[in-house]
Amino acid sequence: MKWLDLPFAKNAQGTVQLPGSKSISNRILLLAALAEGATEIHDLLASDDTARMLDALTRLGVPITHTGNNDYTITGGEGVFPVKDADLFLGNAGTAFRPLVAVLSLMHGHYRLSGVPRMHERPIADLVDALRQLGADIKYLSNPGFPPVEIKPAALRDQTDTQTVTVKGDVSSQFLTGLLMALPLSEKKSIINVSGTLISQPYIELTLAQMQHFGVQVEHSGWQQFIIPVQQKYRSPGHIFVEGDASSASYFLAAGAIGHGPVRVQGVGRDSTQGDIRFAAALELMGADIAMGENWLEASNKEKSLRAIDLDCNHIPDAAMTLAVTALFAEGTSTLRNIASWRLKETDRLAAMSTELRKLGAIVEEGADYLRITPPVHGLTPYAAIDTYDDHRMAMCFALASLGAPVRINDPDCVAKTFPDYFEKFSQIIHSEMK
Ligand SMILES: O=C(O)C1=C[C@@H](OP(=O)(O)O)[C@@H](O)[C@H](O)C1
Ligand SMILES: C=C(OP(=O)(O)O)C(=O)O
Repeated sequence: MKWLDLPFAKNAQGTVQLPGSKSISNRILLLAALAEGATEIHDLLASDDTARMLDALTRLGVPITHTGNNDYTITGGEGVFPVKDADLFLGNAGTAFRPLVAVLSLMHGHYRLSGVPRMHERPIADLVDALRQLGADIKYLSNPGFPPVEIKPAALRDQTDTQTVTVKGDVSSQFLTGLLMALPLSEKKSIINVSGTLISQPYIELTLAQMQHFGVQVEHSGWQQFIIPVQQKYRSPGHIFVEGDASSASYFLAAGAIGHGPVRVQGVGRDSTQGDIRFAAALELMGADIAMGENWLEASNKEKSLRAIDLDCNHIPDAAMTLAVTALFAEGTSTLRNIASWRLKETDRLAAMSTELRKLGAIVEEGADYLRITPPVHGLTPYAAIDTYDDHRMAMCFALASLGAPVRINDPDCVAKTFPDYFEKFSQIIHSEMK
């Protein structure tokens, strides 16, 4: 196994250009492929998750031209993919797997979708149940409720001129995202009812914002019902730029807060539609100084230490992992609540986080849907070897421990899922002498 030893770092300071947002990149790729007209996409994230989406769309016959570094032109098929029979491998990319299942169920084709073993443990039943209400023909190829799946051409139920579907919202918001992106393809009026409390709500706002860029409006008041008015089609906006990734920003902002800073991230700013920019507000609650501009965020901290927090993190499930490691540098016990969905992601993140934080000397209480973290009294345990469970965020957030003690990160290459050059960028802002 490979590992990376990070030496003890006294402070963090500098500026980082962020990679493109994973959530925006994969939404835009799919919408551009379904739209009328060609879309020039700039600053797309280059990572495993987007490579899986690009590969799937290519196999589906979508014309994609790589025009420059992170720039692509996609010629949309006006709601149709040319290839009607395909095997698609989607790695561990939830933002590719879930929306593609929804879209392909309405494509009158024959498709088989699979992923890495962990993807086959991540649930998809709520989405399949919703699509079956519309008449979709989807079969589980291994364990019921989980990928891999096979989609066959189906005579979709003709529910007059309005189709109504109910989807559960309390396991993953990506099921609702998939339905929202797929249903305009029918050109009927669609009503989506959400049962259970919708989690990870800002990702739905992000979906609606991207759909709007492609000309489709969704009506909703509150988060329990969404109405897609009749006869809307995706139309290319011409050019589109991908913002920097707000979840990736969290590691650098936390470094600025722990290691005094200032650390600035460029590529995402105060008006972003990405929910994870609210990580900055959480850092502020911990005592960090936050500054923001149109296209940048900055964190610094003149105080010696941070304050503990008690926060409902349902709106920032990914960046909340960064808070868990930041809590090691706070005075007192921090509680991160309402994060049950952590158990269903790249690994069981509640279990993994508890185990690895304990290696650094923290006292951790792992609840069904919360984590309570008390940092060690006399500093972090040096030379801990942190396991990363093939979870990019485990590797990225535990790099912050090097601001308290030397630390080893096992299997650091797992960051390729969303941020392949993370450790190069991290080393640029970390300094062993006070600056
Ligand atoms: O729609 C999206 O882009 C995402 C939604 C979230 O998942 P859940 O809705 O499963 O919490 C998030 O954790 C994931 O990284 C990206
Ligand atoms: C949960 C995540 O990924 P996915 O899009 O595969 O759900 C994540 O990036 O933290």
